Amino acid sequence: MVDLPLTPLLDTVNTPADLRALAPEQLRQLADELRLETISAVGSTGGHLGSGLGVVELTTAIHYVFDTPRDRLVWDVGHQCYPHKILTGRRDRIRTLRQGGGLSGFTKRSESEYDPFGAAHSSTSISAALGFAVANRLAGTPGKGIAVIGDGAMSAGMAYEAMNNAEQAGNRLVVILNDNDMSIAPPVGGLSAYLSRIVTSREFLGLRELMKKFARKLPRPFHTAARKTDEFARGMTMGGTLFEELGFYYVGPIDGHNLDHLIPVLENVRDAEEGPILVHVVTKKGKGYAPAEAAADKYHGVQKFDVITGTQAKAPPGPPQYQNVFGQQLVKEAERDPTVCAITAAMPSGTGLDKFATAFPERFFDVGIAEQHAVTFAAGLAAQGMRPFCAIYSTFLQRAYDQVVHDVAIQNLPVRFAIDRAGLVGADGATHAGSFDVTYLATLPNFVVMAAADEAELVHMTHTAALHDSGPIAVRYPRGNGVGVELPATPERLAIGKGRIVREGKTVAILSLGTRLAEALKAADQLEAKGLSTTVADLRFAKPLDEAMIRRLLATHEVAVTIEEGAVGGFGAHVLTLASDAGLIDGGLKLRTMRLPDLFQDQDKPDVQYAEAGLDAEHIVETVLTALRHNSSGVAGARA
Ligand SMILES: Cc1ncc(C[n+]2csc(CCOP(=O)(O)OP(=O)(O)O)c2C)c(N)n1
Ligand SMILES: CC(=O)[C@@H](O)[C@H](O)COP(=O)(O)O
Ligand SMILES: [Mg+2]
Repeated sequence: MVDLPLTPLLDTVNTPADLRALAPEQLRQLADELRLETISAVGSTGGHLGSGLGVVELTTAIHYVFDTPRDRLVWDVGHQCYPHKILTGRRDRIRTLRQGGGLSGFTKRSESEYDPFGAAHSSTSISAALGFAVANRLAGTPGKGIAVIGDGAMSAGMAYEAMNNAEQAGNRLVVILNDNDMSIAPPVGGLSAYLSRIVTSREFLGLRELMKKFARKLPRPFHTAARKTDEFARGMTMGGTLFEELGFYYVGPIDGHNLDHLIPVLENVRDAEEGPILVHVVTKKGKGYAPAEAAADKYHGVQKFDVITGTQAKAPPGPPQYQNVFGQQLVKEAERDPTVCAITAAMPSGTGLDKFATAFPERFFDVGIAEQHAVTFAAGLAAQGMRPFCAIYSTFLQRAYDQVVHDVAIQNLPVRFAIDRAGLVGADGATHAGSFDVTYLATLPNFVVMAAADEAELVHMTHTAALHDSGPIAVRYPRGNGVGVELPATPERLAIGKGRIVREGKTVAILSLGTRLAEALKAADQLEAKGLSTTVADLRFAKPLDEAMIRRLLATHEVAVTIEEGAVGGFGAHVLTLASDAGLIDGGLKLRTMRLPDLFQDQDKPDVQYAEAGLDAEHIVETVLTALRHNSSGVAGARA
């Protein structure tokens, strides 16, 4: 462990009240120490670094000027909240970040009164801050709603819905736009260009100020002309017009690392009669840490690293990541078929589409953090004869559910959904778990829903999806690395709705969907050792089900268990419905479904999470044995 410089001031600050006891001229040192502590902590835990380094001064200034927690501070996405957590009584736990039983990597209400609103999905902060502001107004109690939202998060429609509604808050709402000209990847779209114009036109703004000062010296009759000139100049500089048209007072752009600018501006904002106010702050993602500043991704998400060199811990060589298996296969599909195109919502590398972007830039679309738009954009592409792959993490696809139903499923448009991070995701915790996509997709008419059991299956399913033109189709797969099977040289077009028997037995049937297959095979070994002959089937499709296979397995085995990396209402529910409709459980079959528990699981290692969820080999064996002991009177029998 490297000894970092002492932090004499930070050691005296446990809460913002301690911070506010400091003199303004001490804040520079405090911020420097806070930056060092953030680097040191994330070096030992891994996590999100670049965005937090970019808001060290802003975090310091906000807690110094505003009366938190009475003023409700809402971070957007929340991945930049580590300095905030250090200043709000959690420095002692900051090295438990994103670990089982430790601090969440995002803001979380149950963690602290300084986290009035949980985050992790982007672009929610203005709506939430507005809620706090209006509630205070209605109650006649003091306290502002303060939203800190990044330029990336500002590319989502929800931010505009909130700003469109903000006038009612008056000066109780403050929006701080943290503009570091980065999302996870470089930002995209018209908004990013607009913000850049504002920031680069700062010189023009300087000229504008000069003109205003000069105009004030003119005799009154000239003031109208001067105002008109200023309006013209403002139009030229676009100095926040967009936000002003939405009813905000626009302040900025200001240097988000200069406390001498931040403190007085935020004090004026705090004391302003007018509102709502949007403060446009310009920062640098990764600020103050050379390896982060130099990195293309500004160390957005990092493994543990050596704080001296910035060298990240390398994962041991192993099977390829699912995201890359998908990305590489999609490139092959696009080489074969010029109508194949790809859409991401601001996550080109996480979805593996960065490879596609390089190979086919004209058929690659990064739409920004705009999942709803991504889905309906894909529907439009499909309606016009393209074969779009919409690659969105399971949890983020939740944001576009109505578009999936209304624009894709009802119209039966052949949009392909590549659903990464399906199932439990580990360190990102409950907000990022991909628990619900089978439940929310397999219930939709027209949809085909596949789950890859390993990386070879993902190749086949990507190919199958590329060729599937008769309606919407989705393939889900987990975060991380494959299981180590060989990738097929030639992808197979799977028969829709057909599963595969992986291991033949007689007494117990395990019907697996997705990557629980590995645990199902381990459980089969343990059951065979107990004299229980076990069939293991990979159903491949949650919709349509392989009815013939399911009917056969349920009719010929004593115990049948379904298992999936999803919540109730998914694959197991559909098998239960089939069994019930077909009278397959009338004859004494013992049928059990194994799925995620009815709760939001906090962060931990994925294997620990799945054991907690009861979805590992040990729990499969236990479920089978308990079912066998269970006799028709509902009392657990003596059978071992
Ligand atoms: C709805 C949603 N989609 C995608 C993401 C993934 N994501 C996390 S942070 C981020 C970029 C945010 O950019 P910005 O708001 O500018 O913050 P910065 O990292 O630059 O500080 C994205 C796309 C998310 N958290 N929520
Ligand atoms: C903050 C955020 O939402 C993303 O950075 C997310 O944490 C990425 O997840 P992966 O690490 O699984 O790509
Ligand atoms: Mg940004």
